[in-house]
Amino acid sequence: MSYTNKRHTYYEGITSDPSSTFQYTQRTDEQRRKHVTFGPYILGSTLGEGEFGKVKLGWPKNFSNNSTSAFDFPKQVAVKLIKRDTISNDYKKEVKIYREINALKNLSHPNIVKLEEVLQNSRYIGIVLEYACGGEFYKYIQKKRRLKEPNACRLFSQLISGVHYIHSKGLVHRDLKLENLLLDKNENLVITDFGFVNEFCSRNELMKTSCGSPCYAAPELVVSTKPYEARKADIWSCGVILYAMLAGYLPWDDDPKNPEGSDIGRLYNYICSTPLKFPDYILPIPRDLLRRILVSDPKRRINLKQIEKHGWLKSHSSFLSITPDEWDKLHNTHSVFRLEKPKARYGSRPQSSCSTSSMGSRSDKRDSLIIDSTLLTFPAPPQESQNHIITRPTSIPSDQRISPIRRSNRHNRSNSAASIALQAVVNADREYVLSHEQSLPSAQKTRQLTVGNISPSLSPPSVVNSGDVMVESTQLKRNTTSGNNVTLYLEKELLGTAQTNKVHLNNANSSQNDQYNKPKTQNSLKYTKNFDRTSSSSHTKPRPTSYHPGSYTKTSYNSNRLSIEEASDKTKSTASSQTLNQRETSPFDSAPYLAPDTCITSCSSIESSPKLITNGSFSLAKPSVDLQIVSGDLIKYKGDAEGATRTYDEKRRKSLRYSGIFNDISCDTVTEESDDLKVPESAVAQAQEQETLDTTKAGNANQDALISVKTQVNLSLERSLNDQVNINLERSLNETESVKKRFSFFSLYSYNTSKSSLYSSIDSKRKPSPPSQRRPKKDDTHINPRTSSTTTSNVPTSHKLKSDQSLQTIAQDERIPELKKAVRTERASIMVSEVRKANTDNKENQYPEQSTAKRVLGFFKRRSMRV
Ligand SMILES: Nc1ncnc2c1ncn2[C@@H]1O[C@H](COP(=O)(O)OP(=O)(O)OP(=O)(O)O)[C@@H](O)[C@H]1O
Repeated sequence: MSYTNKRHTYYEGITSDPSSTFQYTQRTDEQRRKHVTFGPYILGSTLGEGEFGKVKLGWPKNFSNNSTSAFDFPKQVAVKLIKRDTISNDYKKEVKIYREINALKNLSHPNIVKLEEVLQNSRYIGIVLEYACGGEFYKYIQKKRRLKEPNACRLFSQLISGVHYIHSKGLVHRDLKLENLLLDKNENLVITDFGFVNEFCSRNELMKTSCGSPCYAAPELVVSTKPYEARKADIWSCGVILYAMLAGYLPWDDDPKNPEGSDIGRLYNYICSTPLKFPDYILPIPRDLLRRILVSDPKRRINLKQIEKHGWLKSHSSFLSITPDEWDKLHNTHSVFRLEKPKARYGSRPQSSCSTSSMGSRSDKRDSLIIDSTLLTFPAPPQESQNHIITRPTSIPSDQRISPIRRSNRHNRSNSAASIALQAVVNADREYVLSHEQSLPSAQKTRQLTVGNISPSLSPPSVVNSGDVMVESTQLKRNTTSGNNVTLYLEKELLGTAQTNKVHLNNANSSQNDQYNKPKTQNSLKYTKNFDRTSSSSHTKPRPTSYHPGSYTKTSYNSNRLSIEEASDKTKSTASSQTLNQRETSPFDSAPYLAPDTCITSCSSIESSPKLITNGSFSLAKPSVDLQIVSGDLIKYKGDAEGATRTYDEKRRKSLRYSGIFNDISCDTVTEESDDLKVPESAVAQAQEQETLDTTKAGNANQDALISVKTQVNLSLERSLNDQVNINLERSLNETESVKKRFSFFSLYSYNTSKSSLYSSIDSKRKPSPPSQRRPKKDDTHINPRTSSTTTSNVPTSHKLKSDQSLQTIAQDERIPELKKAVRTERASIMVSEVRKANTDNKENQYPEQSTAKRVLGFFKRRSMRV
């Protein structure tokens, strides 16, 4: 049923046409009304843009209704939307599309993009492909500047395996280049874009149409009008790709006279007269392989079997030894490993169909070729080599791809203590989530994801841009066909133009091979027409066709130039080129040059696609309350939490910290001093008695006696201070134990939401003591640290009583008022110094470590000690 509203105006002018087939999946659901759909798929963000239009992320719209488990994710696809209008008048484009569809239909290899189905309506053809979430391969190299040898070796093995498989099916790709390689979630290579694919037959495998991109095109395609050996052309392209992987830039890309490569004739001259050069960091064995691949004469060029046996790929020989037949068998037996079938989810979706005869014809679109969407997720290949990780999913379906960007943000596990501690946090959180999940009703479980298994979500696109594609979905019939009833278009139609599109070198001297020596022609630039895929103005997506090392800058455009090490290469290359043999120095060991694109538009990343809302998932974001603050509060109001280490020194340190905190606060806050600091009265009485005796014995004190008394006062003051603080500390530690039990592991992450978290306990302790517990002001003796004069006191009661008693006794002797004053001053100075010392220690000890990892470690340490 059609649904019209204002939104239709966003999509290319389709408005109130009641026959509009633009549909929404569930009109009752307000959110889902915003979905743009194409057949059984909801369309999300734009993944990229190609010659024919946009490629959109998609997922089945009926997924949420049928999902039954927490690990049931929507299968994401890439929907290549091709406007019928754009191809109806362009026969070549039409041919390309059907080549691609028919080729993909017959290919099932883990390193070749999988065709899910083809859908069409009156306006669009949608090629539904497996979603390669790892992004474009050239960006991957760009990010890494160049690949390390083991990684390059692994990926090149996958490329060779995929190309071998294509060739084994009697097809050639003819447009192998970095831009047509994608990555899956495990950073495995995925060959895509089969628009130039063609058949070859064993008796005459020569082809006559030059296609592909100049930088990757084999010399025989560029400089010769003769039919070429198509498979060898693919091998050449693989060599250029390997060079780019290892070097970080394309070969023959450093002509100083033609840095931009805008002069094609000059460029070809340069390429043909310049031998292949290598940067230092490419080691001899891969160099050897490259020298065998990038041979201008296709007859002398190494073939795929020889490549597979080359020493550099030895570590991947087991993977490379899987024959195409074995891949097919794996595919055929795949039903054994089948994941939940989309059929069940799609329910009553429109059936897929694709018409060859009705391309551009809206009336006749059903009586046509049907590309049935029965291809299944490909199984994992045999795990001979650990490096070929094309794993069958365990908990998450393989089609739920996670960007390598995200992967790069993953915590890098190491054996460091901090790593272990942080990992423990993650693990504990995961346990928590799992246990929490178990307690949830099953309905809630279905959408709950565990930490670390987060996947893009079903949530609708938040914003639908006006530039997005308007998609109609029609009721399409599903007809299954078994045969390949699409005729692959022959090369005839293209042959005529191809003949004129060959590039003829204008420098005969540069060539050492007569076969390829061509006279200079007036129309040498015509070759660009031949590569209209890359140069066509209709092709809106810029391509990184040049990675000239010298032009690498930090700008977005130049960031496509991968290399940074060419300076030394240039100087060294001259010498190294002298040593190349005749074959290597052949002018045809070169690839033509295409002017670099002026900008690179990055396609929409998965981050910008609809996000999964992980219901009940646990956030590992930094807690809103800092650990330092938490521990500081604990110390301040409830004693030190580090009570497990109860050595005397530790207690003393803590006692100093304790007193220091009081000192940090203004002197008035002494009124908040807890009763913990009160000294038992018996102790006070004893102290008083002792003081009285001492002072009585002193009689009419002389100066010596007074000094003696003063010393005693000081000593007793210090001793009682320490003892009392220790007693109080012990008591507060015991109390803290109970508080600490609430200091849950997870409370670190739930402060914002949990009322029962640490805040509540702390806040209750922050409240000032009730007035009944407050000491009368008249008993308070304040210390003014600046003047050391005794005004009020934050000294424990026992000290005050003792010292006051002594002083009173001494003060009775009117003959020594100055001594009395001296004693008081001394006492104050002792206290001040004590407090200052404690304050200093406290500052040092309270927040000794600043980094999050260290704080987490500290937390665990304390926790384990308590346990
Ligand atoms: N299966 C896929 N998974 C993820 N992204 C894809 C997929 N297919 C295509 N894309 C993205 O869409 C972009 C354009 O796709 P594609 O190259 O197939 O279109 P095209 O019309 O054939 O373009 P061209 O022929 O000029 O290369 C790709 O560069 C890539 O970023």
